[in-house]
Amino acid sequence: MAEGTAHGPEGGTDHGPRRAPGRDARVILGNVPGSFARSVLAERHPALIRQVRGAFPYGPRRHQALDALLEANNNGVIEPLAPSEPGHEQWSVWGRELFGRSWFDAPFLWAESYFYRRLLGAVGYFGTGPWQGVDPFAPFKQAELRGTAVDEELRALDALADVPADERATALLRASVWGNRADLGFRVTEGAAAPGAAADDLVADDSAQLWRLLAAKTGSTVAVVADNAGRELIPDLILIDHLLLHRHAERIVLHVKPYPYYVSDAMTADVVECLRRLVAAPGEAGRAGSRLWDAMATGRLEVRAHPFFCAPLPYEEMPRDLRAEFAAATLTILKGDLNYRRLVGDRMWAGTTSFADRTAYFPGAVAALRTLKSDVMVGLEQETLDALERSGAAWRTSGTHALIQVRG
Ligand SMILES: O=P(O)(O)OC[C@@]1(O)O[C@H](CO)[C@@H](O)[C@@H]1O
Repeated sequence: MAEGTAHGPEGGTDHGPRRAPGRDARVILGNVPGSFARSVLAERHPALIRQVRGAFPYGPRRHQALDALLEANNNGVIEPLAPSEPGHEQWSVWGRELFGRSWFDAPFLWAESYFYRRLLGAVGYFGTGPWQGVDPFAPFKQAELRGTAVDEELRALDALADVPADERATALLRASVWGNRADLGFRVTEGAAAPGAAADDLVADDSAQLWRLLAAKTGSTVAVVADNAGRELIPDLILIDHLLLHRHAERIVLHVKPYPYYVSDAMTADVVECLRRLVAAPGEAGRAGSRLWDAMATGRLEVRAHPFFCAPLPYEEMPRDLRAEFAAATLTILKGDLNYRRLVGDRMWAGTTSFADRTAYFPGAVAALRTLKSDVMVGLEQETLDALERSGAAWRTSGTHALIQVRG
């Protein structure tokens, strides 16, 4: 399937021009029949409401609020937050042109972000009652972190102990990339490729440039913008330990979400859970956990939770303080699909659009580590794109492919 034709590689119906070059590429909306974005709003969000409802013994008020959110999501229009709700003013600005429209007609990125904000409101996360601060996704995160798959992944680190440093570095970087496939939101609805079902394929691999940027420099700070907790954050932390241990960075700032988001996104509490899991593990994993614990104490590893990470905005609109932080970093590593969408813009870009051009606004060197779980794609070689399109597979959205893209 050639770029820009009406029928998508995932067998979608007539979408109009799917991808266009330059800044005019179409913003992804949820209203295109057969599109991935539409399936998230129409299937994944209702399934998520069902799962959260089933995971807690909520009382009638919470059930009513969840019913109302489900009805609004399926058939209603986007309503502003009540004036008493935290974030009311901010969301009034962000949603100014969208209130009164169907959720499906809003930009996909905006609609998803607002859905999570509304879900947290429905379960009383921001209220003053007993459910205040209770992460509605915690049961799923905990089940994953306690699972035997994590034990196996941690044990596998022992086998890396004696391999040459550069091989170990490659393996740890890859583990962090593929860790992004373990995304609980991605597995809410049936049909999503289960972790482990991937054709271990990197569609772009700028890892040599990444290691060059990370070549030992005194006093360097690396920013890591985390994505999911649990099975993604564990390999991210192991990679962070490697970077600190081998002085690829003097200091690392790990950016997490300030509140629960996109089902399994990491918050400070999730970092703590992962560190506890590591420290309690035998062998290499335990040693890495202890070093990371110490690094937190000495300030070599620092966790931040800036509100911008839960904003429905692209990184191009990041606030000045965050811009200054990223500008001061040797490299900013952005994990995951959502960060990628926010980095390059949530649009139907032509797949060969230059990654360097799309990220030229970013205040410093930037690397994206992501498995492909949405339609957004830039920076591919024409040959690679052609081969992927010819495959007829749902390569853009199924998590079977991944990338390491870097702009120095
Ligand atoms: O950022 P992550 O965790 O890699 O991916 C999040 C994600 O799977 O969730 C959305 C669907 O809910 C997708 O658009 C997006 O790709």
